[in-house]
Amino acid sequence: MSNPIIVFDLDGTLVDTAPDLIATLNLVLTLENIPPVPFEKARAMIGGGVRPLIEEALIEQQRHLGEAAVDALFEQYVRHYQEHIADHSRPYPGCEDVLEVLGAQGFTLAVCTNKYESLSVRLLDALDMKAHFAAICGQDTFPMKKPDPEMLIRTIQHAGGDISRAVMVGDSDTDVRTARAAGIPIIGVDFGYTDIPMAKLSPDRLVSHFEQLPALVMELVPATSSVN
Ligand SMILES: O=C(O)COP(=O)(O)O
Ligand SMILES: [Mg+2]
Repeated sequence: MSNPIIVFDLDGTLVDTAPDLIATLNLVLTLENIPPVPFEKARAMIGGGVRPLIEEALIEQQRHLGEAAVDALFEQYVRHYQEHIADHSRPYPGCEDVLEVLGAQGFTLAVCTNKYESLSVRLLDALDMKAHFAAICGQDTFPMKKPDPEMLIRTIQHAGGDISRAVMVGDSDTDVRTARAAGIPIIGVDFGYTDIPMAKLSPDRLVSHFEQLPALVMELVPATSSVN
């Protein structure tokens, strides 16, 4: 039987990436003479990947750009962001220690994010976190992205896990919907990026700090199966 698996969202769950994501957003907007989006507003727009972030920012600033202009912003965004991906982004407190503990307890760990796969790998590599994960899957890894449950199911398969012994950890409505649709329990973190408070999204368990995670994971997906 395969090891139980924990699938993590990335932005707002494992790593506090908002400072670099928003600095890049506001840099590319400013280059187009569009006013920057206030930090707190932009923070709640994170979760769908780069393009939705740019599109939401343009709506917020009431700018209607054609597709080619949005494409150009997108390209500028990715070019700058990949060079500044870990300037200020850091794992949440306790995250690295807990990943170590969970790995030692026999859990397979994976990442299922709406960030692009190459940016996700680059970020986790820059923060020296890549080795924890059996799979790092982004919005372009498969033909579908979250909240399509198939993305989560394929991430689990890719990591060699089993969906009947899996739990997801995420920060947003998208993560809760994805896990529910896949029939997988969801642990919500309350420190990430969401305009709806995580407690209101009724996850199976709610955590405010990584150190609470191992005990709650064990309630949902025990490390060793009692079934022979
Ligand atoms: O980068 C984003 O906007 C989304 O990333 P997440 O799925 O890891 O939250
Ligand atoms: Mg997230």
